[in-house]
Amino acid sequence: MATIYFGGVPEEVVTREEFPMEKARQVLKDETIAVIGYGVQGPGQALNLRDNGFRVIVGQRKGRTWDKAVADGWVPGETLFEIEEAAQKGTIIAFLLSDAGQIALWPTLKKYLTPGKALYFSHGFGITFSDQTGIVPPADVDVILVAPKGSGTSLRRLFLAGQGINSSFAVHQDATGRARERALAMGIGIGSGYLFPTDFKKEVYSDLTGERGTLMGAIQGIFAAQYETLRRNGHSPSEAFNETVEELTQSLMPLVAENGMDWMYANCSTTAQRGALDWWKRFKEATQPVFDELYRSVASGKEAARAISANSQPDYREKLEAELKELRESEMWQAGAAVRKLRPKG
Ligand SMILES: NC(=O)c1ccc[n+]([C@@H]2O[C@H](COP(=O)([O-])OP(=O)(O)OC[C@H]3O[C@@H](n4cnc5c(N)ncnc54)[C@H](O)[C@@H]3O)[C@@H](O)[C@H]2O)c1
Ligand SMILES: CC(C)(O)[C@@H](O)C(=O)O
Ligand SMILES: [Mg+2]
Ligand SMILES: [Mg+2]
Repeated sequence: MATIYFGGVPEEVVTREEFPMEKARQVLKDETIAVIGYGVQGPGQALNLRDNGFRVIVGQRKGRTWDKAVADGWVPGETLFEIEEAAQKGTIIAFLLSDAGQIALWPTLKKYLTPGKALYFSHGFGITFSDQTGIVPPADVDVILVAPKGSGTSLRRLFLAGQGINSSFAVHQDATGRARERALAMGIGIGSGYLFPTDFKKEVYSDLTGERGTLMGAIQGIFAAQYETLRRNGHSPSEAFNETVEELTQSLMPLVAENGMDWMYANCSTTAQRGALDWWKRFKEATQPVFDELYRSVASGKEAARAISANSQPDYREKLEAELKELRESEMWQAGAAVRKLRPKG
């Protein structure tokens, strides 16, 4: 572990230098990693592991996603199997079904968790909310987690670009004495940047807060509110969209990613600086109670209950599609589609 200071606070993290790919391969040299589920994280992790030289098989039910796995080069009967067969063959079982799917499949999967195997998650959901999910692994298997802090799509794209996504890691149960090194080897194998320690509960609490908050929920809410204010005051869709979304994603956020918010501020006009420095605290005050309420809702298990009940319904995909359609067809995101087409191509 390397001690790195984050904003003055020391943390023990694991870097690629400390735990190189060669070491990860050595730790997992006798293992077969069965990636169960080929949705978003499944392909990203399975393909990165395969390309990094690990023994990987995919378990997926037949259908559209099975065909996607075949198109990605997984070979039926050799590296692609029905879920139960893959679970039986795997020594590390990467449980990468949707969180609701994990509940449905658990009674089947647990039969294949024989002593010494590792059950691997990319989310603390199933274990932390075990009173709602029923997921309680047997005592003689390792239970480990590596949670990439980004989409499976980005995990793969950044891997192909020679970069990586940071991930958290955790051990819930160490039956073999090897749980930690298995988790770290998986983390390096899937192409993580640096790995920071967490536990299953902290992982799921922070993850659910983040995606409901600044990563997805809050950002869309703030975009929609500003867009509406501009439109109500007579601004065109083009002006409202550029001033709300396009400039942020195309111009300013890349500067924040590169060198931080202060540097982005420093590279705008003094007029913008004055206004932003005055107003950010107002927005913080206005939203702090909402974030606190969100965290309480996560910690009480209410968000998990809602996700489980909504996503376990047989028609959840149709309902989801209707809600996504509403977003897609809103004037703001229709304006966005037009703006994206006009982006200069170089
Ligand atoms: N999506 C991401 O980028 C992301 C990022 C970090 C962590 N995670 C975590 O990784 C895990 C996998 O998430 P995901 O978004 O890749 O999942 P997903 O929603 O894409 O589903 C994965 C697979 O599960 C299958 N599935 C769903 N229900 C099933 C059932 N009842 N029986 C059999 N198969 C079923 C689907 O066909 C799909 O192939 C989750 O724990 C999630 O929280 C996801
Ligand atoms: C990619 C996210 C939002 O970080 C992940 O947590 C998810 O659930 O898909
Ligand atoms: Mg999440
Ligand atoms: Mg996340």
